[in-house]
Amino acid sequence: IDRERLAITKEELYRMLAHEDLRKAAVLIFANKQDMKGCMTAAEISKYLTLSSIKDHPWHIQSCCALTGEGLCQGLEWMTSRIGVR
Ligand SMILES: Nc1nc2c(ncn2[C@@H]2O[C@H](COP(=O)(O)OP(=O)(O)OP(=O)(O)O)[C@@H](O)[C@H]2O)c(=O)[nH]1
Repeated sequence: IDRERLAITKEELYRMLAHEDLRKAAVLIFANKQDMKGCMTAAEISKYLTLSSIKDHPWHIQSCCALTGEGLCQGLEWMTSRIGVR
């Protein structure tokens, strides 16, 4: 996530979560480009987006690198593990 765009990302995230149609949605956030020097870690992104304040949706943040595929399976595994939970 671009640092400059993180504020917009945050706004959009909470706008989406407030939408009635997404009442039962689980939220999976990929912290991509973890191979890049100076990238924000998943913990930093999580803190900025105040994910711990999200109580009405299950959420998960997964660090990943789309170029190598690292972390992608773990993220999707979390999502598939949610199926049938609600
Ligand atoms: N180093 C690195 N580059 C990546 C990774 N994921 C995507 N990219 C590169 O980032 C560029 C933008 O990718 P897009 O698929 O256009 O993504 P986007 O969301 O439209 O744009 P960005 O917000 O800039 O990522 C491409 O050149 C990708 O190859 C990653 O995990 N590591």
